[in-house]
Amino acid sequence: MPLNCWSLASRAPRFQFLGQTTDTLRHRRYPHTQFNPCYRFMPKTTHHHQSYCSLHSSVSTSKLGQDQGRFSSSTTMENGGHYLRNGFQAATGESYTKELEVAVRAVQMACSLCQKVQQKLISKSQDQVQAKEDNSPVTVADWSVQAIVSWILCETLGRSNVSIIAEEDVQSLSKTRAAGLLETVVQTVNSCLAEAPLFGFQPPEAPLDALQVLEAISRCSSTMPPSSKFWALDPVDGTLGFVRGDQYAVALSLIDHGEVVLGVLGCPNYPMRKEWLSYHHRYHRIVSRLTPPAEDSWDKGCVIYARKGSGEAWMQPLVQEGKKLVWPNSARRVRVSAVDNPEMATFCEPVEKANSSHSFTAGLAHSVGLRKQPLRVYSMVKYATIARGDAEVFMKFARTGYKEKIWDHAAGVVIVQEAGGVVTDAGGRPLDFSGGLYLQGLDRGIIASAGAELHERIIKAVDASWNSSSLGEGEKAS
Ligand SMILES: Nc1ncnc2c1ncn2[C@@H]1O[C@H](COP(=O)(O)O)[C@@H](OP(=O)(O)O)[C@H]1O
Ligand SMILES: [Mg+2]
Repeated sequence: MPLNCWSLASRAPRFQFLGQTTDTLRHRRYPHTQFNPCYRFMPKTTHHHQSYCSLHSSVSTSKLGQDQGRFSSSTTMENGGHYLRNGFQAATGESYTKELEVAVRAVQMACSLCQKVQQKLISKSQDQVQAKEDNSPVTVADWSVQAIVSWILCETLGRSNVSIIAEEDVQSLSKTRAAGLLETVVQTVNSCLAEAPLFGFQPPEAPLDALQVLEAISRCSSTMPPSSKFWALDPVDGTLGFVRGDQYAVALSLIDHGEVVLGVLGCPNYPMRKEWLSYHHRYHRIVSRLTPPAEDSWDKGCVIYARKGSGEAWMQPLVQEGKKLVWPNSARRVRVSAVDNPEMATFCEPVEKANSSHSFTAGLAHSVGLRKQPLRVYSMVKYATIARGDAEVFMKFARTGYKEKIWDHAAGVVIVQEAGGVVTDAGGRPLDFSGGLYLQGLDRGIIASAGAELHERIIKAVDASWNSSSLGEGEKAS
């Protein structure tokens, strides 16, 4: 069981921030800079010091690459001074600094792994695609990413501080008949970990064996009740998009006492031109090949991330093969679109009508005045689309009885919110991540919008049409 951070709190020194104005300026101009001489170590008594606990305790167990001086204990002490300010919003805006950086680096690494596996899947055979019990395809990438992220988080933040809920379990992978598959996963994990220094991590001293890989995967339980602070991981969200060579995402978030405090979304196939989102990915793969990527290329793929309360969402290009991730890796800020005229707005939704009712959203779009064709995109890339300002609305209305899992939304929600957007259920309430595996008390569907006005219109339209539609009665997705 993960160690409860509160118990560490009493042992940890507590720090207070001095010089808020300077910090605000620094943070605006150099948002990724971690060291700030304006911070002083002072006793303080707010409960947000729990973030410090994990920062501090992780230092001793850190296996980050030696070149990552920012993770040394002295700079971590400085980081510890960042988060204590007035109230929750300011506090979260300044804390989880180390967790965020580790998470972004881990997701970059996972994206690199996924790209290689997807390339193989598309160019070779389908034998790396297995059927899960619910028949959704699960691949070597799902298990490998889960193993990698689990291993990295535990090694860098300290195993006792890390609790993870993630999608994949090891049952099918541990079966004797899956020996070949397990071997492939172990190989994939080890060849990815061999590149750990490129991402700022130290590789394991020896390649992981099958048991260690299974252990890393199964450490991420989706059945055990999570601790008060835990990571939610969808190793490959939009598996269908992934196996089809289309959009998918690696989604990692940190949830603390029911609040999503960090969100990181790796979108390896996000195209440089938003119009290409609506084509099958094969099309822009061909085009990308014609224009070879430059250094720090934005041609395709990105990692988007945000920290709750910061009012900022950031995007990095994917690290090019064989290149080193130099933090903050040409990150730039993303903002939601300023378009509030429905006629000019684009809404996106799942590709699969089994996952969201296309007919219901078409009716909503009509009544709200959204005139453009829906942008149908696999996975949480839809949240990235809103955060980047490439679309204005995302709607999902799953069939009655479907329980939305937290890892399918957590990262995207905080990113859209910090990029200036709004995300609620169809009743206008914030999504509730406080209940473990599933979103709690979700009212009908999920709506994310670039602006409050557009959002309000859609919610009104749902209210007006819900009862008169067949959706209120039974099956929603049709
Ligand atoms: N019947 C259903 N209704 C709604 N969502 C579903 C669903 N079955 C699966 N999903 C979720 O929808 C996700 C894919 O989202 P999208 O349809 O937007 O591409 C899946 O993630 P995975 O692919 O990670 O399993 C899965 O969690
Ligand atoms: Mg998913």
